[in-house]
Amino acid sequence: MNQPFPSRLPLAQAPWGLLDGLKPNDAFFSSPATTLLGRGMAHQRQTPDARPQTLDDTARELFDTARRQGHPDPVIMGLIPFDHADSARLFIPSELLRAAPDTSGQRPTGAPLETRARSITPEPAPEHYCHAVDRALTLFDTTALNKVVLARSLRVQTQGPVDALALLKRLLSINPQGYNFALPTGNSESLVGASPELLIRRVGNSVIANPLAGSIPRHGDAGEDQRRADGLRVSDKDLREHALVVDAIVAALRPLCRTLDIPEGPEVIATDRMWHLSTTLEGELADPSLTSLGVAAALHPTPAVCGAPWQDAHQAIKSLEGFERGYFTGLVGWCDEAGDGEWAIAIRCAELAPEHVRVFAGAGVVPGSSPQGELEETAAKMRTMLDAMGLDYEDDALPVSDSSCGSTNTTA
Ligand SMILES: C=C(O[C@@H]1C=C(C(=O)O)C=C[C@H]1O)C(=O)O
Repeated sequence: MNQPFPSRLPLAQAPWGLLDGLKPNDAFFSSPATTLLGRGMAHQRQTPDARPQTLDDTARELFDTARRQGHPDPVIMGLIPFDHADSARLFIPSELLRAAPDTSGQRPTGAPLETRARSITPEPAPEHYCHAVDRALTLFDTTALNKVVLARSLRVQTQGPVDALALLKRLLSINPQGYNFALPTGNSESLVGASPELLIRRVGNSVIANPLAGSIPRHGDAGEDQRRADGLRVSDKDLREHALVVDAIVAALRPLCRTLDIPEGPEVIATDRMWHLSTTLEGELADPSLTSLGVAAALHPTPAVCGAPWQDAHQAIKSLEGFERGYFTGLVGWCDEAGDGEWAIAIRCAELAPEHVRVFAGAGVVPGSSPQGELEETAAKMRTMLDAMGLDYEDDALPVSDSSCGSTNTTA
């Protein structure tokens, strides 16, 4: 699963050793297989939309331009939005440093941050989120919809900017096995996160996808924590939710692959705050010229972040969610000229701006979901970023009179 990439670039000694050189406009991406620090931007493109053809054309044009201008080993890094109609940001760093996976078992030390918040505003309000889940539940009876992922966010007005470097170090120390990233999004803003989910890794002909879906928050008491993991493993609702995602990814990958290994059932994996059902799919590409970006674009967005069927879910998100996701639930990653690369799902992340940060989380709604359950799940998912920033905030325990949470379905 964590097969390292063949090294074409200078290797630093430890993955997090690269972090010390991080500057405001640099791009950082680390996975269990590689760590990249892109310094400066030699070439960048803000695409008109994020359709597969647009991404492919832009990548080709970027590589051509970089080569023509004498770049010795161009690698694209970038951010792809959730919505195909929105703009992606692809760039080739002037200089790229790469570190091999850490084999020492050591963790980087990341001191706790003490972010000071002037205000924390949920967008949408928790009770509106619960109403949206209620309304999604009614759509299962009246439309073709089988699953929809509904998200919410917290807008935190901060006293001064959050230090992206300190935050990344903290995330790496909490989440050394995940996909940690900090990528500039323009206007002195960045997207920083610690995603547990790999959409696709391509190394030569081999591709690996690791969808997650079906989740439960972890618990401070070890016995209860284990009971939750054991419950998730056999939860009919979560297994159905997971199967929908695996089936969609298999359907999209099969035509692209010569072989595809599909495990019989999911495993349970842990992050700092969540248990997730997880499946690792491994295949061999039929067409070796298909790049990691091309495969990612063919799969995105999966029902892990959108729903099923795709069109009904997309429409439900647009009408129920009430905010623009931007890069949240999009993709972050990289692709080199040989087509190798990795694209992780942009979740467990925050937008960092000079005076505010915005934290996001979503949860899959399927028949059998409850508004309160999804509210708690999204609150627990947001804790990864809130904890890392040192922000104390809970909004998952609403007084019953203030919310639709805990109530049965209302009409749409
Ligand atoms: C949308 C998020 O997570 C996604 C939804 C999951 C679920 O509903 O079980 C699990 C992992 C992710 O695919 C998020 O973390 O914000």
